[in-house]
Amino acid sequence: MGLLVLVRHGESTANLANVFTGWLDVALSPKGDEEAQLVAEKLRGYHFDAAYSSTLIRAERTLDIIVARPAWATIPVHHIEALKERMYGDLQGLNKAEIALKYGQEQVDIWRRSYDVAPPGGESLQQTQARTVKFYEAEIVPQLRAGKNILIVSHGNTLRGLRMYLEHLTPEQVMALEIVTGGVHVYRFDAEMKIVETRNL
Ligand SMILES: O=C(O)[C@@H](CO)OP(=O)(O)O
Repeated sequence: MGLLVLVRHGESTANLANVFTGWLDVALSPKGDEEAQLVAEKLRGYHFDAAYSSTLIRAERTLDIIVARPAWATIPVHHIEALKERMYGDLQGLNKAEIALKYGQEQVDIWRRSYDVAPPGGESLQQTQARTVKFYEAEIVPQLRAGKNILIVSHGNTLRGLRMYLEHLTPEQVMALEIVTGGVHVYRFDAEMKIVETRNL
């Protein structure tokens, strides 16, 4: 039945600089370009019926690199606002280590990894998850039910929220869920949308 492949974009220039990114529209770093190429290699042999990314450059570029492979040249590609990274509010553009020195590591960990505490002026993971899951249920689930294979390139926190939803993780479990840049996670569903296989590539 339907296959869902979730990919985090390759390393961005802000990831490299250890800066809170959120909706800042930064490019991939050279390593991020390489990670996207590696994702394309890992997915060799997979068939996709549609591909999605957020509207942020780092996700669009990662998807562009993947679908540049001749095997995927004709896949319909969609760029979706709801797949944008968590809005990081006042923290966007600030250095994560400097903010930890100023507010303490414990507070920064809560802003970065808790489920329901929003960073100042930004979205909590719960809010990010709500918009991501709404899109997923409306646009992706019907295709998976129809047996289609779907590729989604998105971001660390949108994917943490989506994976929490798909895997029924608790808020405590999602605190510990880290997704690396260029990380690839595959789900296979049965006709009732039960997960029958998951794997990291
Ligand atoms: O800065 C961000 O937008 C995200 C992803 O890079 O960071 P964090 O891991 O702190 O949620």
